[in-house]
Amino acid sequence: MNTQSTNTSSTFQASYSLNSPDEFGLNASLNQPKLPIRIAKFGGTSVADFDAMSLCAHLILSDSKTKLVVLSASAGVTNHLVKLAKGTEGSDREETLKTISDIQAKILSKLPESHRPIAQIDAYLARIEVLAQACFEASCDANSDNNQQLALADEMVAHGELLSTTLFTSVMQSLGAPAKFVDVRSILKTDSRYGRAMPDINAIRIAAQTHLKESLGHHIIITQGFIGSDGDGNTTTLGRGGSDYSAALLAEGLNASEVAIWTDVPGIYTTDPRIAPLARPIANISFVEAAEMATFGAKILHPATLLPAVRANIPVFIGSSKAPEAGGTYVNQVADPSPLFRALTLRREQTLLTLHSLQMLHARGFLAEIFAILAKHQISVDLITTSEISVSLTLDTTGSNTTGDSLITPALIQELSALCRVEVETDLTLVAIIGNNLTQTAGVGQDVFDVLSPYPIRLICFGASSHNFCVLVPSDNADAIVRDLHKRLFEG
Ligand SMILES: Nc1ncnc2c1ncn2[C@@H]1O[C@H](COP(=O)(O)OP(=O)(O)O)[C@@H](O)[C@H]1O
Ligand SMILES: N[C@@H](CC(=O)OP(=O)(O)O)C(=O)O
Repeated sequence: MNTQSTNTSSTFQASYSLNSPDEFGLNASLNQPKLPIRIAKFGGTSVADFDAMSLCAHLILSDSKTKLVVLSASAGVTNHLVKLAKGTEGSDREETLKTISDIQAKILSKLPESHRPIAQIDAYLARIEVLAQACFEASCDANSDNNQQLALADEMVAHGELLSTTLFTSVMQSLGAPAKFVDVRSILKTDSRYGRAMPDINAIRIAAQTHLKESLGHHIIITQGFIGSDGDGNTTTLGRGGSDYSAALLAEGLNASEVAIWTDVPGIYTTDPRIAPLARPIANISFVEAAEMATFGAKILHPATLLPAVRANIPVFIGSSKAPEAGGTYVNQVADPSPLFRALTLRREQTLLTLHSLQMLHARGFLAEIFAILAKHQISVDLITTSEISVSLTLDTTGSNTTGDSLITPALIQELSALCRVEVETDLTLVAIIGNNLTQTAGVGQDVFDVLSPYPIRLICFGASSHNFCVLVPSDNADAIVRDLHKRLFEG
């Protein structure tokens, strides 16, 4: 076997490199006129407290096109709920419950008395407490059904969004707006893969057209991101950061004309501005480039967000709810300009699996066996490099589950070990250079390798896509590498 490397996120990329999404028969509504509404999604920092919520409310009221609002949980609340879902007891549980309750109480106290949804908030808090006990008991029970535990966890974490949307509806109503709370679980239908559910696009379209469209004429609908429900009505979640994806799915279901993602930065930058202070905002970017950025770790967008947007050709705007006047980024099918180097991303906490086997030498079917095992464990491979007797691969974390459980389980290792020697390396970060025509342009390698020369590199992937060049590096070096690459490629 020759040494080779490739990047197996191609299925994902294929969805973005379409000339026409109709080729895939994915969107019957593509040729229908768009519904002239904007769907606005506000992330956790935008609804962190009363003042942040008020800014969002005024932003919505200043734009008559915004008719549907999708919210995340107030900043930090999902993390607290995930902690409870994993099973806590005693003072640890009490403190976490109190922290969640205090966040709600502070917002409630700033609402006019006549607009405080106290009974509903108390009911959610009481349910969180009951679920915390159930999650704890399930975590102690060696015979507990794993799927049942995940279902409990989803019901638990969904409360973050239920709380924030209840409070935000009141904030809007207190300003005289015709805001209406909608429980998205009746619309955002999914399969039953708790913690990383797959949306049922047709069911969502039918439910959105039947239950939402009519209301949009009279109300500003406030609903939850991140959560949905399966065929039995059980609560599901789309994986961490999934509210962006929810907004895009609802936009697709309604055939809306635009999605606006309001966050804490004025658009997509050339890299995370927290890492490289000289990162600069990008005014226009293509679906393909933005999808590559999201897939390879740019936290600003959930990796699947652009799938519905591409299928239905819905432009996505990204801006700051704290500084809307600062503008933002438009994501469209085509972007002008289309630079060689567009952005840098990081995806932390990567695990590298290296499989060694003499059987691989001149053999056929070894990788097929490995991939079959990975598929059985519902894992898709991300990056892969091979040599004569070994294969190294990273796992695709795109659909990582809500409670953040590792994809690499003892059962997986055991099955792989029956075929080969398995080495697991952690503390790695994937740095991706996102751009255009990277594989057709001379000199790309020199720019990148000049910068990388002082650092150890664990794996390189380049060639499968003309939009990315990926290197896996020790996590300790990752930020410095991104800063150095940014200086060389973007600050010249
Ligand atoms: N290329 C990038 N451009 C802008 N922000 C980025 C980028 N990569 C990572 N980020 C980070 O994403 C954060 C916003 O994402 P997130 O915290 O999920 O927002 P929200 O809570 O609004 O959903 C920013 O504060 C920024 O640090
Ligand atoms: N609240 C969920 C969903 C989400 O999308 O959040 P945010 O928009 O704040 O990234 C989470 O924390 O994962």
